[in-house]
Amino acid sequence: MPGTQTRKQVEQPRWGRRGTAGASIAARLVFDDVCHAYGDALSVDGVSLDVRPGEVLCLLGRSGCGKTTLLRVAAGLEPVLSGTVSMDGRIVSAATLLEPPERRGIGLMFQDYALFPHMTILANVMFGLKSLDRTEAARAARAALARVGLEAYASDYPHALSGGEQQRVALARAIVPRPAILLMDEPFSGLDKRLRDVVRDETLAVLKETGATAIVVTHDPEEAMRMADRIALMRGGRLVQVGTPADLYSAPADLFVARFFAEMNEIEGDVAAGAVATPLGAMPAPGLADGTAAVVCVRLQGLKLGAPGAGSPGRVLRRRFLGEVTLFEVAVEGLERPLQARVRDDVAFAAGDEVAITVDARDVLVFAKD
Ligand SMILES: Nc1ncnc2c1ncn2[C@@H]1O[C@H](COP(=O)(O)OP(=O)(O)OP(=O)(O)O)[C@@H](O)[C@H]1O
Repeated sequence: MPGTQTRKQVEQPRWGRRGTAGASIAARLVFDDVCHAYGDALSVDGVSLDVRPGEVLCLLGRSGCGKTTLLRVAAGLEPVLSGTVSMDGRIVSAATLLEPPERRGIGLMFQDYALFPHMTILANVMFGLKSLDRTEAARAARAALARVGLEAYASDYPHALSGGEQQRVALARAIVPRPAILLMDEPFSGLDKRLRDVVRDETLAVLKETGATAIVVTHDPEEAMRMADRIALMRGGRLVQVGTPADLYSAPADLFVARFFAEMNEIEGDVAAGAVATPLGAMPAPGLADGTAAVVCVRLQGLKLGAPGAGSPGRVLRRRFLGEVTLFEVAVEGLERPLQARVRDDVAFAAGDEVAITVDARDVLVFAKD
């Protein structure tokens, strides 16, 4: 019954017209050998990173690796222990310097929206515009609300809006002062998957329209790949690799990075004559000296199954239909664990069938063992 639906159940209002978000003048943000500690424990350990004007950089990593802390350092919410942070060449953080957040020209957006519950949506968006007169501030705030499609809710209070809508208000509030740099901490993690995809895509469009430099913290590699011009992957307070999504996926710096971006079959062996001998054939190990203990990684989609004969022999243990692909588990003599293969084509093999396995060389990566 439409009349009894709450605001949360009805369809989300459409986003505003693309190209109507106000433009910012983007800044360059440079971290130079930044360290930060909570008490004695280093949480950011020697991070150097040059975020270019107008780029969307995703800070990616597991829980506790220091992403939020690095973002808070950029915002001026945490001091550095050593090293510097600079914006367009101006040092804003150093061991003896901490320029406050409100003087940095940044916009902030957090996972929990952080809207003021006792203020209307319009007042929330106007909050960061204290330097403008009220008429100007209201006009700018309404324009930002229109861009996120929520102008009609200007007089409502945050509790009347769904999570996705509140996040849109938070975006409007973050962009309305036209910040040179936008810092976003897990901005979509409170949203369910379907909604998250839409809000993420629209947010990225808004970011690109404003032209602001953006750092987006996420623990989700797929989200980082969808949004980022470049990804900075962190582990234990350090940067592990910085590059485009294609760089990190195709040429991961080490086993940790490779595992982060794709599920892998891993086969251990020693390098001999420039290759690792495996039951699937010899895998070239460029850059690794003979005698190195190595791990051959084969992405799950890199294994093809065919009729016995042309390829390495195996026996299907299990098949699971996953929709777009079917996941096979295949036992191969000489391997302790069965191989996993994600197969797109509708292959007719069933548990117990003998198959031949071939490997797509583009899905093979060889690393020194950790
Ligand atoms: N206020 C604090 N006091 C003490 N230690 C803290 C504090 N905040 C974070 N830490 C610790 O610092 C390290 C880095 O935390 P941080 O929140 O930056 O990581 P993160 O990668 O953002 O993790 P998450 O995704 O879980 O937020 C962790 O070991 C964490 O336990």
